[in-house]
Amino acid sequence: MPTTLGFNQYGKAENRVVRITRDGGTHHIKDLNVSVSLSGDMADVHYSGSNAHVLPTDTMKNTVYVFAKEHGIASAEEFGIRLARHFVTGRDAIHRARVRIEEYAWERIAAAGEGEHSFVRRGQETRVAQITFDGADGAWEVISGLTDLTVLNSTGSEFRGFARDAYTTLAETRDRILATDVSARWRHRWTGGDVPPETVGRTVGGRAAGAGGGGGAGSPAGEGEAMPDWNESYEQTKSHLLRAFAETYSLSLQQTLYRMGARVIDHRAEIDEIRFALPNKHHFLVDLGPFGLKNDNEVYVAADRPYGLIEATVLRDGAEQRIPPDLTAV
Ligand SMILES: O=c1[nH]c(=O)c2[nH]c(=O)[nH]c2[nH]1
Repeated sequence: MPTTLGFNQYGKAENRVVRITRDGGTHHIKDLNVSVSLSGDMADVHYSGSNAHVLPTDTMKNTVYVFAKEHGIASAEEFGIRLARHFVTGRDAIHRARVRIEEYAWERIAAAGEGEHSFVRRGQETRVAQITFDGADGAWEVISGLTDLTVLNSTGSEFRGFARDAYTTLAETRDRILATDVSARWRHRWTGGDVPPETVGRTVGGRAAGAGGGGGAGSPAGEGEAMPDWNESYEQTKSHLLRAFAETYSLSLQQTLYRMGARVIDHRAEIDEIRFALPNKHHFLVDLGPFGLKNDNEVYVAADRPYGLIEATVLRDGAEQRIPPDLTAV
C-alpha cells in the first residue's frame, strides 16, 4: 500500500537543567525543564533508516547543558532563542526548531544565616516559554506564559441570568467565591531582528561547536521590533493578570477572563495575543441547617471535580490568532 511520511519532528524532551551563578558567597539559581524538537530533511531516516542527517537527541541534551554553562540563563526566552538558532543555523538538514521551557522559581531563604545560597521553591506558578524558529523564512515566534497561578476572590462574584433548560438546577448567586488556576499563554509581536550574537562556529574545548555554516540570525540585525526584556515583560504581565482578577467585579468567569486579557493587551505593547484556560474551582456552601446553624457565606466545600473550564483568546485588533486552542499543546 503506498504511504508517505507526514509532518515529523524529533528531539530530547525534559532536559532538567539547574544553573547556579556564583557571585562571591551570593548564589543565583535558574531551574528549567527544556524540551527540544527539530524538524527538516528527515525523510531518509524514516524511509531507509539512514541516520546521516540525524543529529542525536543525546547531542541536543549536551547542547542544553553546555549552553547553560557558557551563556548562563538570563531568561527562559533568551535561552530558548539561543538554542533554536544554534540548531537551525548550524546544520543544513535542520529547518525548524521548537524549544519549550518550563521554569521553576526559587526564593531566597532570607533568614538562613548560612550565606546567600539557601532557597525555598516558590509554590506559585510555573513560568513557560515556547520558542519556534523557522529557518526557511527566518521567522521567530515566542510564546510566554504560566500555569497554575492559583487565585481566589472571596466575594465580588455573581452568576445569574443564565440560560435554562429542563435539566438546569443551579441556583442564581449574587455572592460566591471565584477561584481558578490561571493557565495563560501570550504571543509576543517580536518575530526577529535584534537577536543576540551568533554562537555557531565558536569553539568548545578546542572543537568546533557547530557544524559550520550558519550566518547570522533569522533576520538581519536592526530589522523589525526590538526584542522585549523577557523578564520584565513576564513580571508585568503576571501583575496585570492578578490585578485584573482582583479588581473585576465578576458577573462570570468568562467576563473576568476577558478583562484579564484586555488589560494585558492594553498595557503591554509587545503582546498581540493571549489565551487562557481557566478552571472554575467551585466552592459550594455547606448546608448547616441540620445543626441549627445559619451559613452566612462562611463555610464552603471546595470541590475538585467536576469543574467548569473556561477558555478564550483575547487579541489586539488586527492581530492573527495563532496560539493553539489546546494550551496543554503549547
Ligand atoms: O462563571 C461561570 N460561568 C459559567 O459558564 C458557569 N456555569 C456554571 O454552572 N457556573 C458558572 N460560572
